[in-house]
Amino acid sequence: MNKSALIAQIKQKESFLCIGLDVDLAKIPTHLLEKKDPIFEFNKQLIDATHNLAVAYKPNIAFYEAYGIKGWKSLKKTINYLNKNYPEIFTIADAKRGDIGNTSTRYAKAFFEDLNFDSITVAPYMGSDSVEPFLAFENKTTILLALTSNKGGLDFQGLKTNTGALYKNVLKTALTWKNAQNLMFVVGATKPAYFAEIRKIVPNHFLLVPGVGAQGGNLQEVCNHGLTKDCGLLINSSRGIIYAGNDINFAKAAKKEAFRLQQEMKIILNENN
Ligand SMILES: O=C(O)c1cc(=O)[nH]c(=O)n1[C@@H]1O[C@H](COP(=O)(O)O)[C@@H](O)[C@H]1O
Repeated sequence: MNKSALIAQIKQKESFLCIGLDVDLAKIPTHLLEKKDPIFEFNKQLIDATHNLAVAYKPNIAFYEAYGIKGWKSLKKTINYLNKNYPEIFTIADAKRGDIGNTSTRYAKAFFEDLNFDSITVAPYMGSDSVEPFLAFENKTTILLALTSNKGGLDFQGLKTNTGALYKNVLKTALTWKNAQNLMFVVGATKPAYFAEIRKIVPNHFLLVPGVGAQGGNLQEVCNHGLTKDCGLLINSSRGIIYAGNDINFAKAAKKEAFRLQQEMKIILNENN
């Protein structure tokens, strides 16, 4: 999916919500455990209930890998279900990959070709030749970690260098890489004070912003300095939405929480116009 299709979807749905599908069998409603594929059943009901309110879904791959082959099958069924039934949705494989070029190409093939995700999260630590193999894929997006939401995110990302904090160097350097137009960046919602500075470096790129909901990030604070004329933000909430309810009506509870966020987003988008 290209950027203009994503922007059109944001306008149409008046939403820039991304729902994280971080499925933990210990947390899903117990009645689903009797199903043949509880993870897929959980995702399918969530997606059917919320697809009008969200523009993106982000399965975090760790939650599937943790269940071995069964988990990978549930992941494949989930992405196939999204692509077949809701092709307008932007899909993110939250895999945080990145390795020597030869290996990165195989990661890119796995997530862009075999699984057919629109995008993947990638770590910048190994530099240009570890990220450019992802960027080489046409119509696919590489979402580079810049300033992450966790407390330890600043351990390295905040290190001061002669040319500014390390995360700023990541942003500036990534813009010089081949096919940099295919980049988005991860910036945590828990660090709203950094958005103004970040927008000086990347005024137009989309930012994937996790950390609203369970991690306590605030939507309005992120938007104050994060929004661009095209919106430029995808705000992710995982646990805050998918575990909003824990019984037979879990999908309704998830929809209610997604709706609450979408309504806030609608007001923000209208004010931004
Ligand atoms: O790349 C990510 O999505 C990510 C980056 C980051 O800085 N912080 C962060 O929480 N995430 C992911 O975003 C999701 C947040 O989940 P919740 O805290 O449950 O909303 C998890 O899948 C995290 O792995």
